[in-house]
Amino acid sequence: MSWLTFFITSHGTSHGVSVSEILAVRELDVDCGTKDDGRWQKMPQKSTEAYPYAFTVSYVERAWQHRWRCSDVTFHCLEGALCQQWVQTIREQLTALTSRPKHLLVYINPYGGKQQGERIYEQKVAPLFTLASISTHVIVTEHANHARDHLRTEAELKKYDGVVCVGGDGMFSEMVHGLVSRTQRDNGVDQNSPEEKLVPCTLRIGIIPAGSTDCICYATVGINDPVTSALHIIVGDAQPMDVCSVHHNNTFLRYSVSLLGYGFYGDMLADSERKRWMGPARYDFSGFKTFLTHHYYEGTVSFLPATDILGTPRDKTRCRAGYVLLQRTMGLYKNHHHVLQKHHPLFLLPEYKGGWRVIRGKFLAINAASMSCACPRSPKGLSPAAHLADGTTDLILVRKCSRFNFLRHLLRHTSKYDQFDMTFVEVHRVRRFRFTPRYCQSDSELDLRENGKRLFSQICRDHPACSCSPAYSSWNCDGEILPHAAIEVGCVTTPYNLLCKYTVHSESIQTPSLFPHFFTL
Ligand SMILES: CCCCCCCCCCCCC/C=C/[C@@H](O)[C@H](COP(=O)(O)O)NC(=O)CCCCCCCCCCCCCCC
Ligand SMILES: Nc1ncnc2c1ncn2[C@@H]1O[C@H](COP(=O)(O)OP(=O)(O)O)[C@@H](O)[C@H]1O
Ligand SMILES: [Ca+2]
Repeated sequence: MSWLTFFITSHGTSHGVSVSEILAVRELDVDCGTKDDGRWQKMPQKSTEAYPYAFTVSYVERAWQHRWRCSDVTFHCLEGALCQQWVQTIREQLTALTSRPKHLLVYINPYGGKQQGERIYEQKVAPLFTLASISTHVIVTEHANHARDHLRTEAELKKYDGVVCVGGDGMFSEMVHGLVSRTQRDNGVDQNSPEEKLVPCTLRIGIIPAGSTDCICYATVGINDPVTSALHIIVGDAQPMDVCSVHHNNTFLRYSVSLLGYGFYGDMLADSERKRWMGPARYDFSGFKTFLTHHYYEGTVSFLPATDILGTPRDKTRCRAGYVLLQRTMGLYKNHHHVLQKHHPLFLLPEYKGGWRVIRGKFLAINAASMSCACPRSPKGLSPAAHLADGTTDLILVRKCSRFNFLRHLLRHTSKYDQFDMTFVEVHRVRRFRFTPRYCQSDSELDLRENGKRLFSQICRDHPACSCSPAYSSWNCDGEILPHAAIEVGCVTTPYNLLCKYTVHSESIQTPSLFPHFFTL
Protein backbone atom coordinates (compact mmCIF):
# COMPACT_ATOMS: atom_id res chain seq x y z
CA MET A 1 0.00 0.00 0.00
CA SER A 2 1.42 3.39 -0.90
CA TRP A 3 0.89 6.34 1.27
CA LEU A 4 1.13 9.91 0.24
CA THR A 5 2.40 11.76 3.25
CA PHE A 6 3.86 15.00 4.47
CA PHE A 7 3.66 18.26 2.75
CA ILE A 8 2.29 21.28 4.32
CA THR A 9 -1.41 21.61 3.80
CA SER A 10 -3.39 24.80 3.73
CA HIS A 11 -3.64 24.63 7.49
CA GLY A 12 0.04 23.99 7.98
CA THR A 13 -0.53 20.43 9.17
CA SER A 14 0.73 17.19 7.72
CA HIS A 15 -1.62 14.69 6.15
CA GLY A 16 -1.42 11.08 5.06
CA VAL A 17 -3.63 9.65 2.34
CA SER A 18 -3.46 6.08 1.09
CA VAL A 19 -3.13 5.99 -2.70
CA SER A 20 -5.79 3.31 -2.88
CA GLU A 21 -8.26 5.81 -1.43
CA ILE A 22 -7.41 8.71 -3.69
CA LEU A 23 -10.18 9.57 -6.12
CA ALA A 24 -8.48 12.31 -8.14
CA VAL A 25 -5.67 14.81 -8.11
CA ARG A 26 -5.60 18.25 -9.69
CA GLU A 27 -2.97 20.93 -9.86
CA LEU A 28 -3.75 24.42 -8.68
CA ASP A 29 -2.88 27.36 -10.83
CA VAL A 30 -1.29 30.02 -8.66
CA ASP A 31 -2.20 32.93 -10.87
CA CYS A 32 -5.80 32.20 -11.53
CA GLY A 33 -6.75 30.05 -8.57
CA THR A 34 -7.87 26.43 -8.68
CA LYS A 35 -8.57 25.17 -12.14
CA ASP A 36 -11.72 23.45 -11.04
CA ASP A 37 -13.41 25.01 -8.09
CA GLY A 38 -11.80 28.31 -7.18
CA ARG A 39 -10.93 27.09 -3.72
CA TRP A 40 -7.56 28.78 -3.98
CA GLN A 41 -9.01 32.11 -2.99
CA LYS A 42 -10.12 30.72 0.33
CA MET A 43 -6.60 29.78 1.39
CA PRO A 44 -4.81 31.85 3.98
CA GLN A 45 -2.74 34.54 2.36
CA LYS A 46 0.33 33.65 4.40
CA SER A 47 0.55 30.10 3.20
CA THR A 48 0.07 31.01 -0.47
CA GLU A 49 2.89 33.49 -0.26
CA ALA A 50 5.25 31.05 1.40
CA TYR A 51 4.30 28.08 -0.85
CA PRO A 52 3.22 29.32 -4.24
CA TYR A 53 2.58 25.90 -5.81
CA ALA A 54 -0.14 23.53 -4.78
CA PHE A 55 -2.29 20.56 -5.78
CA THR A 56 -5.52 19.16 -4.41
CA VAL A 57 -6.15 15.50 -3.71
CA SER A 58 -9.72 14.20 -3.41
CA TYR A 59 -9.88 11.11 -1.25
CA VAL A 60 -12.23 8.85 0.67
CA GLU A 61 -12.93 9.87 4.20
CA ARG A 62 -14.55 7.45 6.64
CA ALA A 63 -17.54 9.12 8.28
CA TRP A 64 -19.98 7.83 10.85
CA GLN A 65 -21.70 4.43 10.68
CA HIS A 66 -19.95 2.98 7.62
CA ARG A 67 -20.56 6.14 5.61
CA TRP A 68 -17.88 7.30 3.21
CA ARG A 69 -17.48 10.86 2.02
CA CYS A 70 -15.28 12.58 -0.54
CA SER A 71 -12.84 15.01 1.05
CA ASP A 72 -10.26 17.37 -0.42
CA VAL A 73 -6.85 18.17 0.91
CA THR A 74 -4.55 20.73 -0.67
CA PHE A 75 -0.80 20.26 -0.53
CA HIS A 76 1.55 23.23 -0.97
CA CYS A 77 5.17 23.43 -1.97
CA LEU A 78 7.87 25.88 -2.93
CA GLU A 79 8.83 24.63 -6.38
CA GLY A 80 6.64 24.18 -9.40
CA ALA A 81 8.67 21.24 -10.69
CA LEU A 82 8.28 19.38 -7.43
CA CYS A 83 4.58 20.05 -7.43
CA GLN A 84 4.22 18.65 -10.95
CA GLN A 85 6.28 15.64 -10.04
CA TRP A 86 3.89 14.86 -7.21
CA VAL A 87 0.85 15.21 -9.42
CA GLN A 88 2.37 13.04 -12.10
CA THR A 89 3.45 10.38 -9.63
CA ILE A 90 0.02 10.21 -8.06
CA ARG A 91 -1.61 9.93 -11.49
CA GLU A 92 0.75 7.11 -12.39
CA GLN A 93 -0.03 5.32 -9.16
CA LEU A 94 -3.75 5.70 -9.78
CA THR A 95 -3.41 4.34 -13.31
CA ALA A 96 -1.56 1.35 -11.91
CA LEU A 97 -4.60 0.39 -9.80
CA THR A 98 -6.02 -2.07 -12.30
CA SER A 99 -8.94 -3.02 -10.11
CA ARG A 100 -10.62 0.33 -10.60
CA PRO A 101 -13.34 0.57 -13.22
CA LYS A 102 -12.91 3.06 -16.06
CA HIS A 103 -16.03 2.42 -18.13
CA LEU A 104 -19.37 1.63 -16.55
CA LEU A 105 -22.78 0.72 -17.87
CA VAL A 106 -25.43 2.22 -15.58
CA TYR A 107 -29.09 1.16 -15.37
CA ILE A 108 -31.47 3.39 -13.44
CA ASN A 109 -34.86 2.18 -12.27
CA PRO A 110 -36.91 5.39 -12.15
CA TYR A 111 -39.78 3.51 -10.56
CA GLY A 112 -38.24 1.88 -7.47
CA GLY A 113 -38.40 3.11 -3.87
CA LYS A 114 -39.48 6.73 -3.67
CA GLN A 115 -38.96 7.08 -7.44
CA GLN A 116 -35.84 9.12 -6.88
CA GLY A 117 -33.39 6.92 -8.82
CA GLU A 118 -32.61 9.44 -11.55
CA ARG A 119 -32.22 12.34 -9.13
CA ILE A 120 -29.98 10.34 -6.80
CA TYR A 121 -27.77 9.31 -9.69
CA GLU A 122 -27.52 12.75 -11.29
CA GLN A 123 -26.97 14.68 -8.08
CA LYS A 124 -24.94 12.37 -5.89
CA VAL A 125 -23.24 9.79 -8.06
CA ALA A 126 -22.52 11.18 -11.54
CA PRO A 127 -20.34 14.06 -10.21
CA LEU A 128 -18.17 11.55 -8.32
CA PHE A 129 -17.77 9.32 -11.39
CA THR A 130 -16.76 12.40 -13.39
CA LEU A 131 -14.28 13.44 -10.71
CA ALA A 132 -12.73 9.98 -10.86
CA SER A 133 -12.60 10.12 -14.70
CA ILE A 134 -14.97 7.19 -15.12
CA SER A 135 -16.92 7.20 -18.36
CA THR A 136 -20.51 5.99 -18.20
CA HIS A 137 -23.29 4.90 -20.49
CA VAL A 138 -26.57 5.50 -18.68
CA ILE A 139 -29.83 3.69 -19.43
CA VAL A 140 -33.02 4.72 -17.63
CA THR A 141 -35.25 1.67 -17.77
CA GLU A 142 -38.64 1.97 -19.44
CA HIS A 143 -40.31 -1.14 -18.11
CA ALA A 144 -39.76 -4.05 -15.75
CA ASN A 145 -37.14 -6.50 -17.05
CA HIS A 146 -35.71 -3.91 -19.44
CA ALA A 147 -32.29 -4.07 -17.72
CA ARG A 148 -32.41 -7.88 -17.51
CA ASP A 149 -33.19 -8.34 -21.18
CA HIS A 150 -30.75 -5.69 -22.33
CA LEU A 151 -27.95 -7.33 -20.34
CA ARG A 152 -28.91 -10.79 -21.53
CA THR A 153 -29.00 -10.03 -25.21
CA GLU A 154 -27.95 -6.61 -26.42
CA ALA A 155 -25.43 -4.96 -24.12
CA GLU A 156 -21.88 -4.80 -25.47
CA LEU A 157 -20.35 -6.03 -22.27
CA LYS A 158 -16.78 -6.08 -23.57
CA LYS A 159 -16.76 -2.31 -23.50
CA TYR A 160 -17.28 -2.10 -19.75
CA ASP A 161 -15.47 -2.89 -16.52
CA GLY A 162 -18.69 -3.19 -14.59
CA VAL A 163 -22.40 -2.53 -14.55
CA VAL A 164 -24.14 -0.32 -12.02
CA CYS A 165 -27.66 -0.78 -10.72
CA VAL A 166 -29.51 2.27 -9.42
CA GLY A 167 -32.53 0.81 -7.63
CA GLY A 168 -33.55 -1.69 -5.00
CA ASP A 169 -33.13 -5.41 -4.52
CA GLY A 170 -35.56 -6.14 -7.35
CA MET A 171 -33.51 -4.14 -9.81
CA PHE A 172 -30.30 -5.81 -8.60
CA SER A 173 -31.99 -9.16 -9.03
CA GLU A 174 -32.96 -8.26 -12.62
CA MET A 175 -29.36 -7.49 -13.43
CA VAL A 176 -28.08 -10.66 -11.78
CA HIS A 177 -30.51 -12.66 -13.90
CA GLY A 178 -29.43 -10.86 -17.08
CA LEU A 179 -25.72 -11.34 -16.48
CA VAL A 180 -25.86 -14.87 -15.11
CA SER A 181 -28.18 -16.11 -17.89
CA ARG A 182 -26.00 -14.60 -20.57
CA THR A 183 -22.87 -16.14 -19.11
CA GLN A 184 -24.48 -19.60 -18.87
CA ARG A 185 -25.87 -19.38 -22.39
CA ASP A 186 -22.50 -18.30 -23.79
CA ASN A 187 -20.86 -21.24 -22.02
CA GLY A 188 -23.47 -23.84 -22.86
CA VAL A 189 -24.60 -24.38 -19.27
CA ASP A 190 -28.17 -25.58 -18.77
CA GLN A 191 -29.80 -23.50 -16.05
CA ASN A 192 -32.61 -26.00 -15.72
CA SER A 193 -30.39 -28.62 -14.20
CA PRO A 194 -30.18 -28.05 -10.45
CA GLU A 195 -26.89 -29.96 -10.29
CA GLU A 196 -25.17 -27.97 -13.03
CA LYS A 197 -22.32 -25.72 -11.87
CA LEU A 198 -22.69 -22.16 -13.00
CA VAL A 199 -19.94 -20.38 -14.87
CA PRO A 200 -19.07 -17.15 -13.04
CA CYS A 201 -19.62 -13.79 -14.67
CA THR A 202 -16.62 -11.65 -15.33
CA LEU A 203 -18.43 -8.35 -14.81
CA ARG A 204 -19.23 -6.96 -11.41
CA ILE A 205 -22.46 -5.24 -10.44
CA GLY A 206 -22.31 -2.10 -8.34
CA ILE A 207 -25.40 -1.01 -6.41
CA ILE A 208 -26.48 2.54 -5.83
CA PRO A 209 -29.34 2.16 -3.35
CA ALA A 210 -32.58 3.71 -4.59
CA GLY A 211 -35.15 1.08 -3.67
CA SER A 212 -37.53 0.31 -0.83
CA THR A 213 -35.52 -2.11 1.33
CA ASP A 214 -32.03 -2.00 -0.19
CA CYS A 215 -31.06 -4.95 1.91
CA ILE A 216 -28.38 -6.21 -0.50
CA CYS A 217 -26.61 -2.89 -0.31
CA TYR A 218 -27.12 -2.45 3.44
CA ALA A 219 -26.04 -5.98 4.33
CA THR A 220 -22.81 -5.69 2.37
CA VAL A 221 -21.73 -2.09 2.84
CA GLY A 222 -23.27 -1.52 6.26
CA ILE A 223 -25.41 1.39 5.14
CA ASN A 224 -27.74 2.32 2.28
CA ASP A 225 -26.10 5.51 1.20
CA PRO A 226 -25.62 6.40 -2.49
CA VAL A 227 -22.41 8.41 -1.98
CA THR A 228 -20.79 5.61 0.04
CA SER A 229 -21.70 3.07 -2.63
CA ALA A 230 -20.39 5.31 -5.43
CA LEU A 231 -17.06 5.64 -3.61
CA HIS A 232 -16.79 1.88 -3.08
CA ILE A 233 -17.36 1.43 -6.81
CA ILE A 234 -14.75 4.06 -7.72
CA VAL A 235 -11.99 2.62 -5.55
CA GLY A 236 -12.76 -0.78 -7.02
CA ASP A 237 -14.03 -2.69 -4.03
CA ALA A 238 -15.64 -6.09 -4.61
CA GLN A 239 -17.77 -8.43 -2.58
CA PRO A 240 -18.82 -11.84 -3.80
CA MET A 241 -22.03 -13.24 -2.45
CA ASP A 242 -23.96 -16.46 -2.38
CA VAL A 243 -26.52 -17.05 -5.07
CA CYS A 244 -29.28 -19.58 -4.56
CA SER A 245 -30.85 -21.14 -7.61
CA VAL A 246 -34.56 -21.90 -7.31
CA HIS A 247 -36.05 -24.76 -9.32
CA HIS A 248 -39.49 -26.34 -9.65
CA ASN A 249 -39.74 -29.83 -11.16
CA ASN A 250 -36.31 -29.51 -12.76
CA THR A 251 -37.22 -26.20 -14.32
CA PHE A 252 -35.22 -23.15 -13.41
CA LEU A 253 -37.33 -20.41 -11.84
CA ARG A 254 -35.06 -17.71 -10.39
CA TYR A 255 -31.93 -16.88 -8.46
CA SER A 256 -32.02 -15.39 -4.99
CA VAL A 257 -29.29 -13.47 -3.21
CA SER A 258 -31.05 -12.06 -0.17
CA LEU A 259 -34.36 -13.42 1.11
CA LEU A 260 -36.42 -16.35 -0.08
CA GLY A 261 -39.48 -16.25 2.14
CA TYR A 262 -42.70 -18.30 2.16
CA GLY A 263 -45.68 -17.56 4.36
CA PHE A 264 -45.32 -14.23 6.15
CA TYR A 265 -42.89 -12.52 3.74
CA GLY A 266 -44.53 -14.05 0.66
CA ASP A 267 -48.03 -12.93 1.67
CA MET A 268 -46.76 -9.53 2.75
CA LEU A 269 -45.09 -9.04 -0.63
CA ALA A 270 -48.11 -10.17 -2.65
CA ASP A 271 -50.26 -7.67 -0.77
CA SER A 272 -47.71 -4.85 -1.00
CA GLU A 273 -47.31 -5.06 -4.78
CA ARG A 274 -50.85 -3.70 -5.12
CA LYS A 275 -49.86 -0.70 -2.99
CA ARG A 276 -46.75 0.46 -4.78
CA TRP A 277 -48.09 3.99 -4.80
CA MET A 278 -47.35 4.07 -1.06
CA GLY A 279 -43.62 3.71 -1.72
CA PRO A 280 -41.49 1.91 0.87
CA ALA A 281 -44.25 2.33 3.50
CA ARG A 282 -46.27 -0.32 1.63
CA TYR A 283 -44.19 -2.97 3.37
CA ASP A 284 -45.18 -1.70 6.83
CA PHE A 285 -48.83 -1.50 5.83
CA SER A 286 -48.90 -4.95 4.26
CA GLY A 287 -46.68 -6.32 7.02
CA PHE A 288 -49.20 -5.19 9.60
CA LYS A 289 -52.10 -6.60 7.59
CA THR A 290 -50.35 -9.93 7.05
CA PHE A 291 -49.48 -10.07 10.71
CA LEU A 292 -53.18 -9.73 11.57
CA THR A 293 -54.30 -12.42 9.08
CA HIS A 294 -51.87 -14.81 10.80
CA HIS A 295 -51.96 -17.51 8.15
CA TYR A 296 -49.93 -20.65 8.52
CA TYR A 297 -48.99 -23.16 5.84
CA GLU A 298 -48.56 -26.90 6.05
CA GLY A 299 -45.80 -28.71 4.29
CA THR A 300 -42.51 -30.53 4.38
CA VAL A 301 -39.12 -28.89 4.44
CA SER A 302 -36.14 -31.10 3.59
CA PHE A 303 -32.65 -29.74 3.79
CA LEU A 304 -29.03 -30.68 3.51
CA PRO A 305 -27.22 -29.18 6.49
CA ALA A 306 -23.85 -27.58 5.84
CA THR A 307 -21.79 -29.83 8.08
CA ASP A 308 -18.36 -28.92 6.78
CA ILE A 309 -18.27 -25.38 8.08
CA LEU A 310 -17.76 -24.27 11.64
CA GLY A 311 -19.98 -21.21 11.86
CA THR A 312 -23.61 -21.49 12.90
CA PRO A 313 -26.55 -19.12 12.48
CA ARG A 314 -26.48 -18.60 16.26
CA ASP A 315 -22.96 -17.13 16.27
CA LYS A 316 -22.51 -13.67 17.69
CA THR A 317 -20.22 -12.61 14.85
CA ARG A 318 -21.33 -10.42 11.99
CA CYS A 319 -20.30 -10.64 8.35
CA ARG A 320 -20.54 -7.34 6.65
CA ALA A 321 -18.33 -5.37 4.32
CA GLY A 322 -17.75 -1.73 4.98
CA TYR A 323 -15.07 -2.19 7.54
CA VAL A 324 -12.41 -4.36 6.00
CA LEU A 325 -11.25 -3.26 2.62
CA LEU A 326 -10.21 -6.23 0.78
CA GLN A 327 -7.61 -5.64 -1.79
CA ARG A 328 -5.78 -3.39 0.56
CA THR A 329 -4.94 -6.16 2.97
CA MET A 330 -2.58 -8.48 1.26
CA GLY A 331 -2.57 -12.21 1.52
CA LEU A 332 -5.20 -14.83 2.10
CA TYR A 333 -7.10 -14.83 5.36
CA LYS A 334 -5.19 -12.04 6.97
CA ASN A 335 -8.31 -10.43 8.33
CA HIS A 336 -10.44 -13.46 8.79
CA HIS A 337 -11.33 -13.36 12.35
CA HIS A 338 -14.46 -15.41 12.66
CA VAL A 339 -14.45 -18.51 10.54
CA LEU A 340 -11.68 -20.99 11.06
CA GLN A 341 -9.58 -20.93 7.96
CA LYS A 342 -8.78 -24.57 7.66
CA HIS A 343 -12.46 -25.31 7.56
CA HIS A 344 -13.09 -23.04 4.68
CA PRO A 345 -14.90 -24.74 1.80
CA LEU A 346 -12.02 -23.89 -0.47
CA PHE A 347 -9.83 -26.27 1.46
CA LEU A 348 -12.37 -28.74 2.63
CA LEU A 349 -14.84 -29.50 -0.09
CA PRO A 350 -18.38 -30.26 1.06
CA GLU A 351 -18.82 -33.71 2.51
CA TYR A 352 -22.54 -33.57 3.20
CA LYS A 353 -22.18 -35.70 6.31
CA GLY A 354 -25.43 -36.90 7.75
CA GLY A 355 -27.52 -36.39 4.61
CA TRP A 356 -30.91 -34.78 4.27
CA ARG A 357 -33.16 -33.91 7.19
CA VAL A 358 -36.91 -33.71 6.90
CA ILE A 359 -39.24 -31.51 8.96
CA ARG A 360 -43.00 -31.57 8.60
CA GLY A 361 -45.26 -29.00 10.15
CA LYS A 362 -47.42 -25.90 10.09
CA PHE A 363 -45.34 -22.83 9.43
CA LEU A 364 -46.05 -19.13 9.73
CA ALA A 365 -42.86 -18.44 7.85
CA ILE A 366 -40.11 -20.32 6.05
CA ASN A 367 -37.23 -17.99 5.31
CA ALA A 368 -33.93 -18.67 3.61
CA ALA A 369 -31.46 -15.84 4.16
CA SER A 370 -28.33 -16.09 2.01
CA MET A 371 -26.98 -12.97 3.68
CA SER A 372 -27.90 -11.24 6.91
CA CYS A 373 -30.70 -9.25 5.17
CA ALA A 374 -29.84 -6.28 7.35
CA CYS A 375 -31.77 -3.19 6.30
CA PRO A 376 -32.90 0.05 7.92
CA ARG A 377 -35.98 -1.73 9.36
CA SER A 378 -33.79 -4.34 10.99
CA PRO A 379 -30.15 -3.29 11.22
CA LYS A 380 -29.06 -6.76 12.32
CA GLY A 381 -31.25 -8.53 9.77
CA LEU A 382 -33.18 -11.75 9.47
CA SER A 383 -30.13 -13.91 10.12
CA PRO A 384 -27.51 -11.69 11.70
CA ALA A 385 -24.68 -14.24 11.53
CA ALA A 386 -25.23 -15.30 7.91
CA HIS A 387 -22.11 -15.14 5.77
CA LEU A 388 -21.77 -13.29 2.53
CA ALA A 389 -19.97 -15.83 0.42
CA ASP A 390 -19.74 -19.17 2.13
CA GLY A 391 -21.98 -21.18 -0.18
CA THR A 392 -24.70 -21.62 2.43
CA THR A 393 -28.06 -20.13 3.24
CA ASP A 394 -29.67 -19.88 6.69
CA LEU A 395 -33.03 -21.64 6.75
CA ILE A 396 -35.35 -20.19 9.38
CA LEU A 397 -38.53 -22.08 10.24
CA VAL A 398 -41.19 -20.30 12.26
CA ARG A 399 -43.87 -22.74 13.33
CA LYS A 400 -47.47 -21.93 14.03
CA CYS A 401 -47.69 -20.00 17.29
CA SER A 402 -49.87 -17.31 18.83
CA ARG A 403 -50.00 -13.80 17.37
CA PHE A 404 -48.41 -12.54 20.55
CA ASN A 405 -45.45 -14.88 20.21
CA PHE A 406 -45.03 -14.12 16.52
CA LEU A 407 -44.99 -10.42 17.35
CA ARG A 408 -42.31 -11.06 19.98
CA HIS A 409 -40.29 -12.88 17.33
CA LEU A 410 -40.70 -10.03 14.82
CA LEU A 411 -39.85 -7.38 17.38
CA ARG A 412 -36.62 -9.12 18.24
CA HIS A 413 -35.37 -8.31 14.72
CA THR A 414 -35.20 -4.73 15.84
CA SER A 415 -33.51 -5.25 19.21
CA LYS A 416 -30.45 -6.96 20.63
CA TYR A 417 -32.45 -10.03 21.69
CA ASP A 418 -32.05 -13.32 19.82
CA GLN A 419 -34.97 -13.90 17.43
CA PHE A 420 -34.09 -17.62 17.22
CA ASP A 421 -34.22 -18.23 20.96
CA MET A 422 -37.92 -19.17 20.94
CA THR A 423 -39.44 -22.61 21.09
CA PHE A 424 -41.35 -22.24 17.82
CA VAL A 425 -38.33 -21.00 15.79
CA GLU A 426 -35.46 -23.06 14.45
CA VAL A 427 -32.60 -22.15 12.19
CA HIS A 428 -30.26 -24.32 10.13
CA ARG A 429 -27.33 -23.46 7.92
CA VAL A 430 -27.93 -25.43 4.73
CA ARG A 431 -26.49 -26.10 1.29
CA ARG A 432 -29.76 -27.12 -0.34
CA PHE A 433 -33.37 -27.34 0.68
CA ARG A 434 -36.73 -28.30 -0.72
CA PHE A 435 -40.25 -27.33 0.25
CA THR A 436 -43.35 -29.32 -0.61
CA PRO A 437 -46.75 -28.01 0.45
CA ARG A 438 -49.07 -30.55 2.02
CA TYR A 439 -51.58 -30.20 -0.77
CA CYS A 440 -50.42 -30.52 -4.34
CA GLN A 441 -50.68 -27.34 -6.35
CA SER A 442 -52.50 -28.03 -9.62
CA ASP A 443 -51.19 -26.67 -12.91
CA SER A 444 -54.35 -24.65 -13.43
CA GLU A 445 -53.91 -23.01 -10.06
CA LEU A 446 -50.32 -22.19 -10.90
CA ASP A 447 -51.35 -20.70 -14.24
CA LEU A 448 -53.85 -18.46 -12.52
CA ARG A 449 -51.25 -17.31 -10.03
CA GLU A 450 -48.65 -16.74 -12.71
CA ASN A 451 -51.09 -14.55 -14.53
CA GLY A 452 -51.30 -12.41 -11.45
CA LYS A 453 -54.74 -13.45 -10.26
CA ARG A 454 -55.12 -14.27 -6.61
CA LEU A 455 -56.91 -17.47 -5.98
CA PHE A 456 -59.06 -17.40 -2.93
CA SER A 457 -60.92 -20.61 -3.52
CA GLN A 458 -58.05 -22.71 -2.33
CA ILE A 459 -58.55 -26.00 -0.65
CA CYS A 460 -59.80 -25.51 2.85
CA ARG A 461 -58.07 -27.87 5.15
CA ASP A 462 -59.06 -30.15 7.98
CA HIS A 463 -61.76 -27.93 9.39
CA PRO A 464 -64.26 -26.77 6.80
CA ALA A 465 -66.43 -23.69 7.34
CA CYS A 466 -63.85 -21.91 9.42
CA SER A 467 -61.54 -18.97 8.93
CA CYS A 468 -58.60 -21.21 8.22
CA SER A 469 -55.50 -20.43 6.24
CA PRO A 470 -55.31 -20.93 2.47
CA ALA A 471 -53.35 -23.95 1.33
CA TYR A 472 -50.54 -22.04 -0.34
CA SER A 473 -48.54 -18.93 0.08
CA SER A 474 -46.07 -17.71 -2.56
CA TRP A 475 -42.34 -17.21 -2.27
CA ASN A 476 -40.83 -13.79 -1.86
CA CYS A 477 -37.64 -14.06 -3.89
CA ASP A 478 -35.56 -10.91 -3.32
CA GLY A 479 -38.80 -8.94 -3.36
CA GLU A 480 -40.26 -10.60 -6.48
CA ILE A 481 -43.22 -12.99 -6.29
CA LEU A 482 -42.78 -16.64 -7.20
CA PRO A 483 -46.18 -18.28 -7.51
CA HIS A 484 -44.88 -21.85 -7.16
CA ALA A 485 -45.19 -23.23 -3.66
CA ALA A 486 -43.06 -26.34 -4.18
CA ILE A 487 -39.45 -25.44 -4.86
CA GLU A 488 -35.96 -26.89 -4.68
CA VAL A 489 -33.17 -24.54 -3.74
CA GLY A 490 -29.43 -24.92 -4.01
CA CYS A 491 -26.82 -22.48 -2.87
CA VAL A 492 -24.63 -22.43 -5.93
CA THR A 493 -21.73 -20.25 -5.06
CA THR A 494 -19.20 -22.29 -3.18
CA PRO A 495 -17.72 -24.30 -5.98
CA TYR A 496 -17.55 -21.55 -8.46
CA ASN A 497 -17.30 -18.42 -6.46
CA LEU A 498 -14.48 -19.17 -4.14
CA LEU A 499 -12.26 -20.80 -6.68
CA CYS A 500 -12.31 -17.83 -8.95
CA LYS A 501 -10.33 -14.70 -8.82
CA TYR A 502 -12.76 -13.01 -6.54
CA THR A 503 -12.07 -11.14 -3.44
CA VAL A 504 -14.15 -12.43 -0.61
CA HIS A 505 -14.95 -10.58 2.50
CA SER A 506 -13.54 -11.26 5.95
CA GLU A 507 -14.37 -14.88 6.48
CA SER A 508 -13.77 -16.03 2.96
CA ILE A 509 -10.79 -15.86 0.69
CA GLN A 510 -9.27 -12.86 -0.77
CA THR A 511 -7.17 -12.45 -3.85
CA PRO A 512 -5.30 -9.31 -4.64
CA SER A 513 -6.94 -8.23 -7.85
CA LEU A 514 -10.43 -7.13 -6.95
CA PHE A 515 -12.27 -4.99 -4.52
CA PRO A 516 -15.30 -4.61 -2.02
CA HIS A 517 -18.48 -3.13 -3.25
CA PHE A 518 -19.02 -4.44 -6.66
CA PHE A 519 -20.42 -7.85 -6.75
CA THR A 520 -18.88 -10.67 -8.61
CA LEU A 521 -21.09 -13.63 -9.10
C1 LIG B 1 -43.09 -4.89 14.84
C2 LIG B 1 -41.95 -4.54 13.98
C3 LIG B 1 -41.37 -5.74 13.35
C4 LIG B 1 -40.27 -5.41 12.39
C5 LIG B 1 -39.77 -6.66 11.79
C6 LIG B 1 -38.79 -6.33 10.79
C7 LIG B 1 -38.20 -7.54 10.15
C8 LIG B 1 -37.48 -7.06 8.96
C9 LIG B 1 -36.73 -8.12 8.25
C10 LIG B 1 -36.45 -7.56 6.92
C11 LIG B 1 -35.88 -8.56 6.00
C12 LIG B 1 -35.71 -7.91 4.69
C13 LIG B 1 -35.30 -8.86 3.67
C14 LIG B 1 -35.19 -8.13 2.39
C15 LIG B 1 -35.86 -8.44 1.35
C16 LIG B 1 -35.75 -7.62 0.11
O1 LIG B 1 -34.94 -8.32 -0.82
C17 LIG B 1 -37.13 -7.38 -0.43
C18 LIG B 1 -37.06 -6.54 -1.71
O2 LIG B 1 -36.46 -5.30 -1.47
P1 LIG B 1 -36.72 -4.04 -2.43
O3 LIG B 1 -38.07 -3.56 -2.16
O4 LIG B 1 -35.65 -3.03 -2.08
O5 LIG B 1 -36.58 -4.50 -3.84
N1 LIG B 1 -37.90 -6.66 0.54
C19 LIG B 1 -38.94 -7.16 1.18
O6 LIG B 1 -39.38 -8.26 0.91
C20 LIG B 1 -39.60 -6.30 2.20
C21 LIG B 1 -39.34 -6.79 3.57
C22 LIG B 1 -39.91 -5.80 4.54
C23 LIG B 1 -40.40 -6.47 5.73
C24 LIG B 1 -41.16 -5.51 6.59
C25 LIG B 1 -41.93 -6.25 7.59
C26 LIG B 1 -42.70 -5.32 8.45
C27 LIG B 1 -43.46 -6.11 9.45
C28 LIG B 1 -44.37 -5.25 10.23
C29 LIG B 1 -45.16 -6.11 11.20
C30 LIG B 1 -45.96 -5.26 12.05
C31 LIG B 1 -46.63 -5.97 13.16
C32 LIG B 1 -47.17 -4.93 14.08
C33 LIG B 1 -48.12 -5.49 15.04
C34 LIG B 1 -48.61 -4.49 16.00
N1 LIG C 1 -38.93 1.48 -15.77
C1 LIG C 1 -39.58 0.62 -15.00
N2 LIG C 1 -40.91 0.65 -14.88
C2 LIG C 1 -41.58 -0.19 -14.08
N3 LIG C 1 -40.99 -1.17 -13.37
C3 LIG C 1 -39.66 -1.26 -13.43
C4 LIG C 1 -38.88 -0.39 -14.25
N4 LIG C 1 -37.57 -0.72 -14.12
C5 LIG C 1 -37.54 -1.77 -13.26
N5 LIG C 1 -38.77 -2.10 -12.84
C6 LIG C 1 -39.19 -3.11 -11.86
O1 LIG C 1 -39.49 -2.44 -10.65
C7 LIG C 1 -39.55 -3.38 -9.60
C8 LIG C 1 -39.06 -2.79 -8.31
O2 LIG C 1 -37.78 -2.35 -8.42
P1 LIG C 1 -36.80 -2.12 -7.22
O3 LIG C 1 -35.64 -1.38 -7.81
O4 LIG C 1 -36.52 -3.36 -6.52
O5 LIG C 1 -37.59 -1.13 -6.28
P2 LIG C 1 -38.28 -1.41 -4.88
O6 LIG C 1 -37.17 -1.55 -3.89
O7 LIG C 1 -39.10 -0.19 -4.62
O8 LIG C 1 -39.09 -2.65 -4.98
C9 LIG C 1 -38.71 -4.54 -10.06
O9 LIG C 1 -39.58 -5.63 -10.21
C10 LIG C 1 -38.17 -4.11 -11.40
O10 LIG C 1 -38.13 -5.21 -12.29
CA1 LIG D 1 -24.35 -17.01 2.77
